[in-house]
Amino acid sequence: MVGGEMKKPLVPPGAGNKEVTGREALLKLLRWHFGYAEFRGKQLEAIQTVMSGRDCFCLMPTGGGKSLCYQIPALAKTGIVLVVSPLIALMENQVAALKEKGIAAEYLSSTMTAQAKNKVHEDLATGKPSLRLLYVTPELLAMPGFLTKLTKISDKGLLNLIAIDEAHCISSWGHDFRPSYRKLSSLRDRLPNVPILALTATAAPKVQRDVMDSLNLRNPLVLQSSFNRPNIYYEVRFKDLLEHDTYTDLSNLLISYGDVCAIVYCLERTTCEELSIHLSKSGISSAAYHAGLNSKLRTSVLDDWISSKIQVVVATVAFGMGIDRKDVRVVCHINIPKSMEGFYQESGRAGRDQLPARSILYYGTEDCKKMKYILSNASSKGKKGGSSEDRLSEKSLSDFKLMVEYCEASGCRRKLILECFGEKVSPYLCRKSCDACKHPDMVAKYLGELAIFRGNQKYGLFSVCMSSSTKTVNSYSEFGNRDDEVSDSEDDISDSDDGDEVEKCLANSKVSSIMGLNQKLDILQQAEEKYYRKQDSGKQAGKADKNVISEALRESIKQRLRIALQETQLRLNLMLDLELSANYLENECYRKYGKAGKSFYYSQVGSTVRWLSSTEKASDVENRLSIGTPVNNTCPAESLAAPTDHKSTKTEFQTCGDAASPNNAAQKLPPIPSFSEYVNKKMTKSHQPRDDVSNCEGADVKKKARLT
Ligand SMILES: Nc1ncnc2c1ncn2[C@@H]1O[C@H](COP(=O)(O)OP(=O)(O)OP(=O)(O)O)[C@@H](O)[C@H]1O
Ligand SMILES: [Mg+2]
Repeated sequence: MVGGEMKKPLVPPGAGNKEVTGREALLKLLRWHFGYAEFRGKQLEAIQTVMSGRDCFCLMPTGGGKSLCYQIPALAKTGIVLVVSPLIALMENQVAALKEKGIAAEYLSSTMTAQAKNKVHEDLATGKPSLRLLYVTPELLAMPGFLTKLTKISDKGLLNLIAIDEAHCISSWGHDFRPSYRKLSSLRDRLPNVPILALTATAAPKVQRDVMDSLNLRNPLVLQSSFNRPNIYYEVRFKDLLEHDTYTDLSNLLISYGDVCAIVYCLERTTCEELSIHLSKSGISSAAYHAGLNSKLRTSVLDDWISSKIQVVVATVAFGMGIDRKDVRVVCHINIPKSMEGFYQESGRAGRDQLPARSILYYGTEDCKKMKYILSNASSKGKKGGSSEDRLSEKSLSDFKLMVEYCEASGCRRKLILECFGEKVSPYLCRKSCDACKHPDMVAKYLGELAIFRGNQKYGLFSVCMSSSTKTVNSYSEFGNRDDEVSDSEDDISDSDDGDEVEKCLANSKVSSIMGLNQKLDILQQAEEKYYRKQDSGKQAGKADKNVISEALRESIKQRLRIALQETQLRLNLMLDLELSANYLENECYRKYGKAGKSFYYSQVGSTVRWLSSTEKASDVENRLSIGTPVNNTCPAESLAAPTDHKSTKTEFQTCGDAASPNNAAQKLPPIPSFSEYVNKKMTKSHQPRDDVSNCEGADVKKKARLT
């Protein structure tokens, strides 16, 4: 038996071991295994729908009880339920809880020992598994061998259901897009007879449609509960008008609530650190949590918080899905979030026990400008419109505008949230459970003061956000729409890597035109040094190299290049085979830097994207790609998978235009500008030469100097 020791029989006494679909029998299972008296909301409907073989799309608020919608079917019928989940931490928690209840559940992930994995695979290979619930990552599902196993089980009629948890991750319109979820689109074709249950707490109609289309759901029953969270009180505090600074205001507030459990969300990692220190000094037990901490530290913060050793976690959005502490009384946003969807999810982590809880958002003019700046620059130039990146950028800005409206509205905040998700709201719904309904005069007074404050500063309401900030944006923020954030393995995909993140920021954003050159170079330098520190410490600890480039990462990069090529195609009026061209360019990067590791590979991808976005002649692009696209339509680099001559050991962050293959050199390829060349070109244009980065050799020497 794979699923751990059984504490009680799988079926309640008298139920027999046959399929149960009637209300009473299902209720018996609920009481027997979970100890709950009744089904909540639309749980029963969802369960009966999927058990009848029909697809179902289940939209329930955070903490609404979505998990039971696939856990009960797993207990009601012989065979297994496959659950796709985006985070290993999430799978671990659920499997541990199920095992404790004596339910045969397992997960498969890279964090398990080979022995534990084999045990699960052996069980599956029997074609008649003893498991009831198997949790997997989307990456694993995409592997042909695994799908073959599932097909065998399905052919025997023993794969009862595929549940896609956090299904919004499949949509690039959503706030939490995970490229790896895209791979789930093929499930329907591969396992046509298995019903699919998609579950999410994301309420945006556009995302919902995208989820259903992407998963090829067949005539699904759409079950949507109200997204109202009646036990959460919503409040906005205006940073510009506070008597004290924000940190002091927050610590006073938390102290006034007593020793409560709280999450404080910040945009930047440095803010997490600073604020956590401030709170600790004020006598509030707290710790910072963000993707810049190593996973051991993050796990220990999470454990301490779950076990109430600390009360407050000060975190970036890396503290996300799967955080299952029910008695969170306060969720505070110290900076304005980038979208209502994100805000709803994050604030929704309060009061999962249905008891009164609070959402507090600190709203400030500077934050607003900064977020607007980040969002405007996180995508392409957006001048021409039409490309998918432009559309994403426009969407980000309109999503953010809703968030600003939430902060600057004088009407009910609850109503505004729910209307954003397309719900019709009665004026009596709130019952004074937001500051605007409870203290309308005070909120109106603050808004008046805010207008005066901005008037003094020559700002208008909202338009303040539309004026551009000249401030440098700290690239260590995790405001993340993760379409740029490549999930590179089946590991916890909230993990990210400082060096990588910096490069991604530089490669993907157009911050370059505004951010100071020195600052950019400093960031590159930091990333490079961090890379070497990591290499060293990795070697010392004898650990596996986390810098390895996985297939999943390569796929994400191809996607990234496809988008860039599409934009180039539009801009230069070209006809390209996007798929083939992206494959070729990716292969070129991989061939060159595959062995050197992720950091250099990212850097090369960044150079390629920059080249694509700055190349002015269509013939340059055509030349480059026609050289790379042989007549037989296979990508030449595929036959050159492993580089033998590794110039990449030069280890600079840029390529020196000596790129690709001897072939390329012979045919005088237009060179890909290195980062320094790119910077240099800009500088020449603005008549500000800089000696130290003016050529590759210079950068190389600089690097060597740093390493000695
Ligand atoms: N019928 C029920 N009666 C009482 N409690 C329930 C019932 N169904 C679920 N719960 C409890 O509600 C809590 C939230 O459930 P669950 O984690 O499944 O929510 P969720 O909808 O998946 O939320 P999220 O979107 O945050 O993942 C859990 O503690 C769960 O045990
Ligand atoms: Mg859930």
